Amino acid sequence: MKIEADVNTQALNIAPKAIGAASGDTIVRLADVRRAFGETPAIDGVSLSVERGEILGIIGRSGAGKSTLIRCLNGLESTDSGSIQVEGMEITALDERRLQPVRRRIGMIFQHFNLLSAKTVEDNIALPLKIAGERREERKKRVAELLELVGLSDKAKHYPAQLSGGQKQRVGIARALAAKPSLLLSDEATSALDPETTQSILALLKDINRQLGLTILLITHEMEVIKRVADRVIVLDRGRIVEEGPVWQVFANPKADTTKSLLQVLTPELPPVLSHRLNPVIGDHAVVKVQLSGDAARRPFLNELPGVTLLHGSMDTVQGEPVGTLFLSLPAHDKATLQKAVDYLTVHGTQVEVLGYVSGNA
Ligand SMILES: Nc1ncnc2c1ncn2[C@@H]1O[C@H](COP(=O)(O)OP(=O)(O)OP(=O)(O)O)[C@@H](O)[C@H]1O
Repeated sequence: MKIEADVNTQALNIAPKAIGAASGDTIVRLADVRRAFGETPAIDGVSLSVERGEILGIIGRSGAGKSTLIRCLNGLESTDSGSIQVEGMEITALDERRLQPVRRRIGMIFQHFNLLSAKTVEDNIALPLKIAGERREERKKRVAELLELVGLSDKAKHYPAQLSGGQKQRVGIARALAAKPSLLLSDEATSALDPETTQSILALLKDINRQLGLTILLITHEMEVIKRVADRVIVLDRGRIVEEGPVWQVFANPKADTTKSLLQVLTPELPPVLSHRLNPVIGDHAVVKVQLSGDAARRPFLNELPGVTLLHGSMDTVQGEPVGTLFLSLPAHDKATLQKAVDYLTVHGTQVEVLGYVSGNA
């Protein structure tokens, strides 16, 4: 479902004045944060920043330290050392009372929605406003705006049990935005949803980011989620950052083993029917894996390779940039011609790997 882009950004007034003296446009800054549980370092020297208006994705396998990082960020977990600043305010030394206003600046959405089952949709959304002491009329007005934003105006009087998973998450998003946060933390918010619903929730998050300029920190274990919405990605492994960068660049050229392995589900592989036939000894054809992205993927190149056959592969668009992996067959009886083709591909900015050779037709 496409989310309509007709949000009244003035009325919603997301991200008003900050609580501290934020440095530049950095909403969150972590410097060398450490947190261990016994001998286990859950967070092992993490430094990162979240810039205003961006969608930063943090990805890692189970146990990488994602939940601990989120809990440290909103003060639910203490740190052993390091600094955490939210809108310029150091939060690691704050007591519970002084953490409250900081937490109000951070809206959260969860995998299992965390809605109150005995309250209606509108009462769930109004709850943070009630806690903040907003007047009834103000609450009503804002809840109506938020319901419209998430496309649930007709469900105001429904109870969570009467909603689908995607609708529940929309309520979760509306509630998270109620107190006008400067940062939305999304903790595996689509992990319990089917692929289609996941897409609609991610589209909603992207729309909210674009239209309201809301900063989003998105925790996930799925590269697909990162691909769809994030501007920048940080890969976490055993409490450490092993890779970070603009999403399309990390997709085009992953360096860390963890990133490569997380990307595997999205990367085409040579079908077994072909890989079983590969021989290390030179044969009639070389089977070549070509990874290309950005400008290299925009130029015509197949026509420059005599006798080339496209065997398998796919091209995708990540953040508007072409990124893909192709498997080609190149004539190999003449070693010099093959080398010339490989050199040509390399010079044209693709990553080329000769996987092996086949006899007869590939
Ligand atoms: N309260 C705790 N007591 C002991 N160990 C903990 C505690 N919380 C986390 N850990 C350990 O810290 C490490 C990081 O855990 P964390 O839950 O932050 O990872 P995660 O990336 O969120 O994993 P998942 O995706 O499975 O939720 C793990 O080794 C975990 O066992």
